[in-house]
Amino acid sequence: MSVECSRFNNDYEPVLEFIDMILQEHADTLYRAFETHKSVFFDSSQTATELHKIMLELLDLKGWTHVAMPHTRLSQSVRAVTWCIEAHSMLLAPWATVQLKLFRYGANEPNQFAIFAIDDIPSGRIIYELIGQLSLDNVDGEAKKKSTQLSEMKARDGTNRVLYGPIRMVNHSCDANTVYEELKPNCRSTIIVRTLRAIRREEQITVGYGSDFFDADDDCLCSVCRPDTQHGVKSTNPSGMRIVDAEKKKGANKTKNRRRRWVRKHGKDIGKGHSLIGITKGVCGEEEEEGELTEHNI
Ligand SMILES: C[S@@+](CC[C@H](N)C(=O)[O-])C[C@H]1O[C@@H](n2cnc3c(N)ncnc32)[C@H](O)[C@@H]1O
Repeated sequence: MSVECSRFNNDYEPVLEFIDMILQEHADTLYRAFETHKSVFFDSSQTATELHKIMLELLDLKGWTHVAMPHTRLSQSVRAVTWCIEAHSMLLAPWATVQLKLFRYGANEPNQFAIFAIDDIPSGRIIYELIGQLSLDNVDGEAKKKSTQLSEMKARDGTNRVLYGPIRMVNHSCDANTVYEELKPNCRSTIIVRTLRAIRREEQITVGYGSDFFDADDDCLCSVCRPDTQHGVKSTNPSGMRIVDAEKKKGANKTKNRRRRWVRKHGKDIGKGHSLIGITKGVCGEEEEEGELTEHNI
């Protein structure tokens, strides 16, 4: 299997609560940091080490390393917090249409992360907030030693690359509602997802990892393979709305209100994702073999 995921099997909830609290207190600061650094996210010429350094700088910028430390008494890994904040820093822009949530497929399944729509999203739309970036170098060197929150993807040349960004939080479905896409044609470094059909608010965002990702030891729990498990609201069944539980829903409302307040204050046209595509630059552009993007062959 070519994707190695950071899994924090225990204690997700306090981590998320903590992050939510931080986000509420520091939404403006974080958004300003995002604005300052966003060109970096869209520059596809970074190495894994450089990307990691930038992520750490983002954290330092807000002094979050210190804020996160006392939290370790709740047995939370600072690394887990770090990774969540990294992901949230992309997802929290006021125009974000998706959000990271705590999720579990069923009572006997472990907690994990998933991405849910917080607004209706039309078909054919790029979800910029779910940006992902592959490093130029492969993952077996220094960068891997330095960071344990790396996800890996196989590049076309067969080497493992580091994948950063919220795209790494999107779960698989055999009936996926989005597809991986290169932000810039023929450039495999910056990857986003595009909606394959209209997505309803509170529906889980899913993507196809490729047919050989799951095997006998690692079952696919998507709505096609396991209709008995939960997956978020179904696009075809409005009354079947289901996130994780009532508490999570309350949290979602809080975030929505925060977003509304922000938009009221700063104006709803600020930070529209579409302008970001112009920032993409880097060493891409060589013609690459055509083919479907999956977790295996990006
Ligand atoms: C790229 S990560 C997605 C984010 C992940 N949910 C997390 O919390 O880190 C891929 C991992 O998520 C889980 N996953 C994603 N889609 C799944 C599915 N359809 N069925 C079961 N597990 C899934 C698997 O553990 C897989 O190795």
